[in-house]
Amino acid sequence: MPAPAKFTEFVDANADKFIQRLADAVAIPSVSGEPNHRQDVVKMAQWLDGQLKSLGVTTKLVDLGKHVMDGEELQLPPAILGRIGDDPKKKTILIYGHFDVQPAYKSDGWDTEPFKLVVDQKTGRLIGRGSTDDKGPILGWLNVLEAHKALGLELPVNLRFCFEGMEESGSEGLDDLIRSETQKGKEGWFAGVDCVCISDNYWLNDRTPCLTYGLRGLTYFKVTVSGPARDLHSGMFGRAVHEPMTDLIALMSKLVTPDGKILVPGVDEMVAPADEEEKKLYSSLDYSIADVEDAVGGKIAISEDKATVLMGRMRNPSLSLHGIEGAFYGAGAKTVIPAKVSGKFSIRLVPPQTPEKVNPLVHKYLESEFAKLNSKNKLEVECLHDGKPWVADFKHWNYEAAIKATQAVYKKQPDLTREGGSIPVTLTFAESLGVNVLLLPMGRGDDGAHSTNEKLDRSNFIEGSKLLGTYLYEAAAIAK
Ligand SMILES: C[C@H](N)C(=O)N[C@@H](Cc1c[nH]cn1)C(=O)O
Ligand SMILES: [Zn+2]
Ligand SMILES: [Zn+2]
Repeated sequence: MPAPAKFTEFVDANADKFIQRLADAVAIPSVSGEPNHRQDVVKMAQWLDGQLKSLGVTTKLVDLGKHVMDGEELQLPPAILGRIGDDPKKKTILIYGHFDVQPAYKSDGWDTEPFKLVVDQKTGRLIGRGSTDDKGPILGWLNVLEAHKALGLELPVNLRFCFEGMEESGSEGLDDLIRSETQKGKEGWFAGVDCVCISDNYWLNDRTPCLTYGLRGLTYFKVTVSGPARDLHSGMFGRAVHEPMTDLIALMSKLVTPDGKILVPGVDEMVAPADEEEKKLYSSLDYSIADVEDAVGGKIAISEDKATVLMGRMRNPSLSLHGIEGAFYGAGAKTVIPAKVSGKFSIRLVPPQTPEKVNPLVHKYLESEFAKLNSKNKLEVECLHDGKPWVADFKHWNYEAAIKATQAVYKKQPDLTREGGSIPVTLTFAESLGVNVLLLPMGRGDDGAHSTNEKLDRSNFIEGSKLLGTYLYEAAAIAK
């Protein structure tokens, strides 16, 4: 059942209004990973709640309790649960999204203010933090609701919503909420859900839409080396004491090779290598080495072989070094020996890896490598957050509906991909609700999620809103 023409016409006619709503959302700096922005995440929850209510959605804000971040106890932002439609003859689809964003500073290298949406008239880019990850896609669902309300059109399915404000910081509290709602059975918020749809990832390139049936898991570590009671003068104490930064760099250099091999014993080995048949799956995707190099802005692909690059991103684990807290990083040439430094790194996990299996290997390895340094400094290893990988059955009607919707809107066959990023709650939905989960991305591979100058193309926002609406019609029309 295709979406009615008046729905898609409404989306086109209201594009500028929808972009203004995206600008309003981007203007709230809802950074979950920075304690000083916690109130902004709450403000964003309230703003989104107001929008949903005005579009006819019944909502409840759920208190997720408290957590500790950087040694500070903080109130978690509320999750938003929403519902519209209760027709037993219709399917019920649960929509998930997150309204928090990654940190962003103009000084990181942004060309414009990160929390002011800039509409580049020449390129059609909507530039601002959260435009593609994940405020644009969340607003895509609001656009669908608004079109139906304004046109007096009945939604083809019942909808349930679950929006959170902590996805970029480990989705704290959300698993417990989903489990407790599921345990309530028929009284629970997710009762009767037939499938889940998440729009929170990206096409492989800038031209071919995709549907995504897998996500990598993640385990994030903080390794702290400390020794002196205070920062030291390197002229007075260099070569006289064990230096925390020297120890930390030695440890960090033993985690991964420049070509991506993970050096923590047992981690890479957990994953069986791909056979020729599996490699062909990757070779057949619409992707080239130029796509990855264009997306990152440098000729730095890890291999000239497309399948190797794609498998590195989708079906193999990876270890990335993210930063060092406590190190001198300013301009000038300060001759300091930092007293305490913390290295941050994470490992993206794929089946059959889980944090439970991988984390003990990381702890054991770092401790044994630190012992080899014969340093008198102190080592502390913490896992800050983790989540399991997820893979779905893409032969399900949920995917069939999304394929039909993509063909209708983009006149193209979508690629079937696995995503290199992580959305920890996906597996919880799949397991707790026992239903199929689909990832239906809105943005392109070069959007720069988590990076400087994050953008969503205007056409992806507008056609993507049509795609989300059309998917609901196609899902309604398919027999379960
Ligand atoms: C794919 C999704 N849009 C995303 O960006 N997820 C984050 C989740 C995360 C976990 N720790 C910090 N962020 C990601 O994959 O990095
Ligand atoms: Zn993200
Ligand atoms: Zn996201």
